[in-house]
Amino acid sequence: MPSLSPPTESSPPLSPPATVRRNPPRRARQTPAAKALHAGPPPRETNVPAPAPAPAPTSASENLKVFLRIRPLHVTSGVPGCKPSKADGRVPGKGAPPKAESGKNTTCLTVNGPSSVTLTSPLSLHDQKRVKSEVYDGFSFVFPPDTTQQEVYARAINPILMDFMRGTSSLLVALGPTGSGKTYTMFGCATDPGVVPLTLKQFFNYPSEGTGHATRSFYISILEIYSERGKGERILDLSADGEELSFQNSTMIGLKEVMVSNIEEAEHLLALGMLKRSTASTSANNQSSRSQCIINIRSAEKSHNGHNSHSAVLTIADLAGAERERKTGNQGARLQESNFINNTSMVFGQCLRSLHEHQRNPKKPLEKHFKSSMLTRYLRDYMEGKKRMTLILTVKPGEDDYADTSFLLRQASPYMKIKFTNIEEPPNLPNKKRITSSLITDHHKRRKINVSETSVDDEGSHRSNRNDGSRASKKDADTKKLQEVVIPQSSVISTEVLMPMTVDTALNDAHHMELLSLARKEEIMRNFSKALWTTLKQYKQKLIESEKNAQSLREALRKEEVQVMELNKEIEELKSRCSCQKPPHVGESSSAKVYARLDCSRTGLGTPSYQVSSSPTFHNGSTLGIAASQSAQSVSCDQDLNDHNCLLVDQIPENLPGMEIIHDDCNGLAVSEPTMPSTNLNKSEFGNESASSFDNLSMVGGRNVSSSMVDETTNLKENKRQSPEPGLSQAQHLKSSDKYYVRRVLKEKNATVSQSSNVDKPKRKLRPASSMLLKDLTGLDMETTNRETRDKSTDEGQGISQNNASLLCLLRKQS
Ligand SMILES: Nc1ncnc2c1ncn2[C@@H]1O[C@H](COP(=O)(O)OP(=O)(O)OP(=O)(O)O)[C@@H](O)[C@H]1O
Repeated sequence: MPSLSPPTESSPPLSPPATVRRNPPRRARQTPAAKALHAGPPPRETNVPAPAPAPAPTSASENLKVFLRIRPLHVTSGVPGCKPSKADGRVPGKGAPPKAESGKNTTCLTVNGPSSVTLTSPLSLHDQKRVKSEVYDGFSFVFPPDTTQQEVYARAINPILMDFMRGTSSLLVALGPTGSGKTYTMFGCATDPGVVPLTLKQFFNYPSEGTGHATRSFYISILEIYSERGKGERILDLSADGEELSFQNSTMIGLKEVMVSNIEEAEHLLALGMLKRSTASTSANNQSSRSQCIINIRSAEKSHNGHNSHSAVLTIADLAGAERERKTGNQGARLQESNFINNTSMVFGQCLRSLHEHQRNPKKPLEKHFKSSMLTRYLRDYMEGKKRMTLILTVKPGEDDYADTSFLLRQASPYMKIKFTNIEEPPNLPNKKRITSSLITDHHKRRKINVSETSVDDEGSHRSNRNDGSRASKKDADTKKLQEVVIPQSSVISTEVLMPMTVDTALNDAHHMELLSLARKEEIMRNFSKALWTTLKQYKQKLIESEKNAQSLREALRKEEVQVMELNKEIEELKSRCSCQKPPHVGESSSAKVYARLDCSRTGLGTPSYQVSSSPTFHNGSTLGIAASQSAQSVSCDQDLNDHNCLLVDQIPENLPGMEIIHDDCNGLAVSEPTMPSTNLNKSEFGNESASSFDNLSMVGGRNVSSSMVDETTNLKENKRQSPEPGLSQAQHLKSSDKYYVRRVLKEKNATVSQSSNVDKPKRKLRPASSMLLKDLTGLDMETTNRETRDKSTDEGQGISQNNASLLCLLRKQS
C-alpha cells in the first residue's frame, strides 16, 4: 500500500505501513485533495484555502466543529516578538542535541485533504508493534503547518464571529499537547497576532446592524484557572487589579468585565492579562502555560432608546497542554502543575466523550464529569451541549510527537460527531440580557460596586508578586477608569456573573414553581374531595339508620295505638257494664238521658267504630227518639222497617256493652251519644197528619243526620200505661213491651235530599188511627223543641221533613 504521506522536503520517504486504520468513517477512495497532496506539496496558494468571505449562518442542528492545526516542524525566531520554544529554538549551526537529530527532520502526520490527515508511526516504533498508518478525517478543516494566523481566523473564527454578532454565544477552545501552538494560535505574537486580537479587530471594524441607529459595545473579562502547589484549583482575574475569584453555584463572583471602546484598549487588556498569566519554562516549551486561560468577549448593541438589542458572549479558552512526565522531565512544582493540567484535559475529554455517547445512545445518561474540574464547571453549558463550541486541535508533526498527536487525534475523533441540537441561546434574542439584568437587585449592584472599590483600596496588598510593576504604575489611572467602567456597568457585571441564570432558566424555574403550586393545589383539592365524599357516605349511612329507627318507632307507635284502642274499648265495656248494673230510677229527672254505645262489630252492623247515639229528650214519656249518629262515618240504614240495619230496642240486651239506657220519667227511651249534641225535632213540623209518623231527627255535631225512626208510639204509650209496676226500669219495660223499632238512617244522600226538601210539601194523610196516636204522642214539648231546633238549622229541617215523608209511607205499610 502506498504511503499516504505527502513527500516533503524535510521528511525522508517512509516505508509502507502494514495496515491503515481509519478513524472516523472509512472512506473507499481518497479525496481529490488528498491525491493532490500525495502528488506533491502544492503551492501555498492552493494548499491553504482562502478565508471564507461570507460564511453561512449556522444551522439549528450542526456538529461540533473541530479544526486541526499542524504546527510547523521547525519554528524559527525570525519574527520579532515570537519566541521559539526551547526544544524548537534550535538554530542550525548553534548546536542542537545530537540524540534528537534522528527524529527532528521526519514527520508522522501528513495532510490528506481539507478534513483528513494520516498519522504514521515513526520507524523507531516499528520494532515494538506492527507498523500502521491511521487516517483521521472528518475535521472541519485541517490547517497545514504553513497556515497563517489570518487563514485560521478566516476559516475557523469568522463563522463564530458572524454568529456572535447575531447574538449567539459560543466557545472556542484550543486543545493540544504542550508546545503545539495553542497560545500561539489564540494570541499569537506582536508581529503575528492570533485569532483573539484578530477577532477584536474585526469587532471594531464590524458595522452595526441596521442603519446605524444602534451602537455596539464590547466588554472583556479574562481569568485563569490554576493550581498553586497542588493545593487545589484557584481562579484569578487577569484584568488590571484583578483578584482571586470564587466560583459558587455556577456563578463567578468578583469577575470584572471591562468595556473596551477600541482595539488599542482591547489589546492592552489582553497584553496585561498575558503578562499576569501563569507561565513557566519546561523542557518542551520555554513559555509553557501553567493555567487554563479564559477570555470572555461580550457584545451588546444598544439602540437609541437605550435598550440592548441583543447580546452574546464569545468565550475563548486556551488550555494548558497535556504533558508527559518522561518527555518534559518536570519535577516539583512543575510536576504538580502537570498533574493539574493533565487532569483538567482528561476531564474535559471525558465530558465531551460522555456527551457524544449520550447523544449516540440517549439511554445512556450524561455523566457529570464536569464536576471534576473548575474549568468544566465553568463551561458546563458547553460541556452538556447546550451551547455551540468550536475546537481547534493543535499538534506537532514530528516523529517525537507521535504519541501526543496520536493520543489527541484518537481522543478528539469522536468529538466531531457531537451535535448541537438543543441550543439554549437562539440568535437574535434581544431581550434576554435585558430581562436577566432586570432580575438583578440594586443591592447586588451596590455589592459589585463595593467590590470594585474594595479591590481598588486593597491595591498592592494582593498578588504583588505577579504584576507589581504594571499595576503600580497604572494604579491611579486604572482606578479612575475602572470606576468609570465598572460602576455604570455594575448591572452588566452582575448580569455576566449571573450568566448561568439565564432567562430560560428563570422562566423554567417560574414554570416549575407554578407547576409545583398547581400540583399542590390539585393534591389539596383531591384530599378535600375525598374527605367530603367520606363524610357524605357517613351521613348517608346515618340517614338510613335514622329512617330504620323512625320506621320501627312508627310501627311501635301503631301497636301502641292499637293497644290503646283496645284498652279504651275495654274501659268502655267496663263502664257500660258498670252503668248497666246500676239500676235506673224511675223517679229521676226528666232530663235524664240514656246513653248507649253500641259496638257495631258486636251488634253486626259491620262498622267497628260504629256508635249509636240517641239523643232525645223526651217528655211525657210519649216519645221515644233514638238517633243514631256516627262520629266518623255514617252507617246507612234503610228507612224500611224491615231493613236489617234497623234495631229493635227490645232486642238490645240489657247488658249490652257500651249501651247505657237511662229511663226517662216520661217513660221515654232515649239512646244517645253523650258527647254529641243532638236536636229533637218536633213532629208538629211535619204537620198534624204526619205527626204520627214523626221521626226523631238528630243533629249530631252540626251535621244533619236524618234519623229515621219509627216509634210504635201507640205501643209505647200503651206499655206505659199498662206498666204494672211503675218502678220497673225502662229496659225491663221495653223488654216486656211490644216491639219498638228503632231505625236509624244515616245517609249523606238523605241529608242532601233533606236540604232540598221543603217543609211546605204537600202533606200526606195518614190513617186516622196513626194520626190519633201521633197526636197523643206529640206533646207539648216536642213542638217547642222542634222549633228551637228549626231555628238552628232550617235547611236541615227541610231535608228531614222530606225524608220523613218517605218514612211515613213505610209506617203506613207497617201499620
Ligand atoms: N504555527 C506556528 N507558527 C510559528 N510558530 C509557532 C506556531 N505554533 C507554535 N509556534 C511556536 O511554538 C512555540 C510553542 O507554542 P505555544 O506556546 O503556543 O504552545 P502551547 O501549545 O501554548 O504550549 P503550552 O501548552 O505549553 O502553553 C512558541 O514559541 C510559538 O511561537
